[in-house]
Amino acid sequence: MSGSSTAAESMENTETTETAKPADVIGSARERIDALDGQILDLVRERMGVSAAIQEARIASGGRRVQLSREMEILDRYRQRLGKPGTTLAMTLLELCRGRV
Ligand SMILES: C=C(O[C@@H]1C=C(C(=O)O)C=C[C@H]1O)C(=O)O
Repeated sequence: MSGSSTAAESMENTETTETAKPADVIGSARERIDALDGQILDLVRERMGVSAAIQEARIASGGRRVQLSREMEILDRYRQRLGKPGTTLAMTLLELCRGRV
């Protein structure tokens, strides 16, 4: 083999050495998804704690656990950002935070 290579050969070499393999792309993207899911789950648990504090304060002062007008605002926010599945996600979050109505 000679020491020099054509432009086409060096392009090929660059591609084989620098293009990530699909399995590597998927592996590192899944690591990122796992990290994001960890943060989302921590945030959901934090939300549950904050929501519980509000509900307890309201019940202790003679109010009700659930306030539908506030829940409507939250459902609307999620629907605006995520469309119809956003409403489903918000309903699940609300159920986690205040139980079933
Ligand atoms: C936390 C509250 O109490 C309940 C729980 C809510 C929530 O988790 O976001 C919203 C409305 C209420 O049904 C609140 O009124 O803000």
